[in-house]
Amino acid sequence: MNAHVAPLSAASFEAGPAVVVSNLVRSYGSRAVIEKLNLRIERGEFVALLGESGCGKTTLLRALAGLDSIQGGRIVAPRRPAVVFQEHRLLPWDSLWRNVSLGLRVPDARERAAEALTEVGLGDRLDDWPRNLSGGQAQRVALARALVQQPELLLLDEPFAALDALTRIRMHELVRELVANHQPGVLLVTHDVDEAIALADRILVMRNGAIAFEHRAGRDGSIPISRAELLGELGVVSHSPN
Ligand SMILES: Nc1ncnc2c1ncn2[C@@H]1O[C@H](COP(=O)(O)OP(=O)(O)OP(=O)(O)O)[C@@H](O)[C@H]1O
Repeated sequence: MNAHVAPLSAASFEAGPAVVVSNLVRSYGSRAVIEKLNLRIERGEFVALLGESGCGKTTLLRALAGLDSIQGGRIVAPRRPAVVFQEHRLLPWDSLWRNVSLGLRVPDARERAAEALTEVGLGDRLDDWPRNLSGGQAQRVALARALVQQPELLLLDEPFAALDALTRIRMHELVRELVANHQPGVLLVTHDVDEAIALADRILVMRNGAIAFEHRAGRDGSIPISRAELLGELGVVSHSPN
């Protein structure tokens, strides 16, 4: 357990960093929500960020996405990280392929959108409309829209929180596959400890605007901490043996 995130030296991620954050400070007025936070995510690495409500997870994600200004420190990130939020944010007046290809400046935008929609299992719905989709399907389109840009950094802000348990499990499988294929660095903000354990190469626990704990997967790919221990770090007392 570390009180501070140090730069990675892992040989398993050789493509270079997807994002490097040094001494980040983010304040609202005079109140600092993030203070001197350091973080490095490698391309192909899946990092989950846990922390109690209000500790600054979304604030960090928004800063990495370049959506908000920062008051100190440095973020070295791709110019256009892809972001998927809890709500799908599809444009209701555009077909699915147009939603997916939004912002793509290429002549074969429809083909690229078709490939991305096929990857998420919706290759037969190109000309359909967002209003005809279930919650899970809409989130799959949001993922396709993010990945069509071939991002080096993928930021996921509780993208599965509003889905039912079965759909969430299916989405976990899909996301794992998509990340393996595209190899972006991923930061997943989640409240779901099981989701973090299932998906992440590394779990960070945020507290008071900084990274309080860090857990990295071992050689077998699993995170060497129990659910109960992780809940303990989050300040939740668990009565379950696991
Ligand atoms: N636009 C804003 N203006 C002022 N304060 C804000 C603003 N956005 C967030 N905050 C404050 O910053 C702190 C961190 O908020 P943030 O949304 O990052 O937390 P979080 O960890 O993502 O919470 P949750 O898990 O509940 O989504 C909170 O105290 C919140 O009230």
